[in-house]
Amino acid sequence: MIRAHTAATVREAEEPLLAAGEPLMARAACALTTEVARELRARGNRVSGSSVLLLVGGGNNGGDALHAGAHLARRGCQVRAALLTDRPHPAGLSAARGAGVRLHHVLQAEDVAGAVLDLAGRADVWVDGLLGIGARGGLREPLAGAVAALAEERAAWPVEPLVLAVDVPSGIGVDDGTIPGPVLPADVTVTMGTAKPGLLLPPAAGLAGRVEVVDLGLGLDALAPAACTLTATDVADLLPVPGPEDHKYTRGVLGIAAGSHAYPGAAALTATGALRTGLGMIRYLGPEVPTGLVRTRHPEVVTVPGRVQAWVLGPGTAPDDAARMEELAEHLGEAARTGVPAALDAGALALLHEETELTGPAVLTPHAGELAQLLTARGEAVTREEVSAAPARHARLAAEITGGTVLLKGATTVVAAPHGPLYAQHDATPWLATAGSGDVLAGVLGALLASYGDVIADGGDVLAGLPATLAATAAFLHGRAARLAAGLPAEPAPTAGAGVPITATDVADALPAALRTIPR
Ligand SMILES: NC(=O)C1=CN([C@@H]2O[C@H](COP(=O)(O)OP(=O)(O)OC[C@H]3O[C@@H](n4cnc5c(N)ncnc54)[C@H](O)[C@@H]3O)[C@@H](O)[C@H]2O)[C@H](O)CC1
Ligand SMILES: [K+]
Repeated sequence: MIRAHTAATVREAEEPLLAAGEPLMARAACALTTEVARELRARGNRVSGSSVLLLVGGGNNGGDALHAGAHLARRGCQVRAALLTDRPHPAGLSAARGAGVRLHHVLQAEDVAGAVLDLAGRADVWVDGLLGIGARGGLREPLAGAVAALAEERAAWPVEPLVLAVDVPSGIGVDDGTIPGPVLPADVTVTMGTAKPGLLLPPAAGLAGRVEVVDLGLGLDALAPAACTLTATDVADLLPVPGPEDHKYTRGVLGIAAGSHAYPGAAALTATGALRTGLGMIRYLGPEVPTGLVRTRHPEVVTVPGRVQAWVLGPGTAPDDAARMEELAEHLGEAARTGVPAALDAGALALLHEETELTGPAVLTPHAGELAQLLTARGEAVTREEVSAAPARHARLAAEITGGTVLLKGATTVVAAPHGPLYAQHDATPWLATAGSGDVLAGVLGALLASYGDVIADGGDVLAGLPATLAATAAFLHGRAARLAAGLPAEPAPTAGAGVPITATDVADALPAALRTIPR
């Protein structure tokens, strides 16, 4: 699990160490130096003789950059420092000066951005030490103008420089992953002590490049993270493996109320997603046409009512289908009465547009537009674009308003419960943006909720966070299945090819292959 902590938590953890004289900045600077050298060699460049530009802000982030610049100068790099502050870190400045770093007081230039661009044009490496966890809002001038010019210039260059961000790419929302102003996208972010939520949460996470965490001995492992990302090892611990005493009822029975005359296929895709993930049995309840389709595709699915350990409600249904909405509302009421978890997708989300309080464990699976509709219906008028610009904040808000867990679908899936860590899962591929993939995801989620349904129903507050963990697990499996179906490696890799077009059925059919990549 990749665990991220807020700026305030990091500061609190740093304090006693700094007070005890721990050389945190020295450790940070060494880690930065090592990473720059590693990246230069990986690009076939010699360290000695390479040119490095330090972008230096007025705080300790700039201090890290200046100390690293001094180390690089001593290793033979040509190092220049663009001082975008009139109060550079004193010890860092002295170390840089002593090592022969060329200092440029660019604030004195008439055109600050032009002066920075001129220096940048001569550098193989840009070290972004403008702003770290001391950021207050988006970058202010003149840093904003300089960074916007660098970001634009870099994209236009035939051979892009290596951009290495100190702690975080300057100007991102460190705790919420927003992009409140100009940011210089990084190839590598060397983050101090622990990952920050803004390095996991979209859209800022997309600007961080590869994230390397430097161990500063902050001792945060025992602390619940503010945000996290599940890895294959975490998922392995969550996937149920049946034993000799198990039978279909102990493995979990999932009720699926999905599909309609207008969208019968969603019922089959949801059932396929659940079956390929693994569970005891499915009870499908729906209109005649989708029922016939489900029976044909999956003769093992039962189509009569009975006890279930979880529900999937809504794929392939529309809010204007009043009769279907009535049926979904009854199933939701039954889930609440029995305390079993319910996944609410598509049309079922409209059940929450009223002031209904979810009384049982539920996981909502909206995309940004559906979340904007739900929040607006509940009095928080927002647009799809506003949700996409701050997905974590809006997912958490919807979780607090409805009492449910929100799995917000997108290039990166964000999961938020009313309390507890946020999850950010980057496992998917853009090929997943195809009709029906959400139905398959609902089935994957339903199978996991059914497997743990009795535990969740009996677990009370102790297991209040389990639906969120299972939702993140579902996103992990769904994204990995899509990658394998598209001919991409299970683990996202920058060197991977483009992949090939896939269908929702391909994704569902690739779930067993995705499960086989999990080290169990
Ligand atoms: N504490 C330590 O010894 C270590 C810290 N680490 C590094 O230090 C930074 C955090 O440093 P801090 O001085 O608290 O803040 P910053 O350097 O991030 O920035 C403060 C600096 O920036 C100005 N500023 C704030 N908001 C904005 C804005 N929106 N636009 C422009 N300028 C802004 C503010 O006025 C200050 O001048 C941390 O990230 C680490 O990199 C070490 O790594 C570990 C030891
Ligand atoms: K930075």
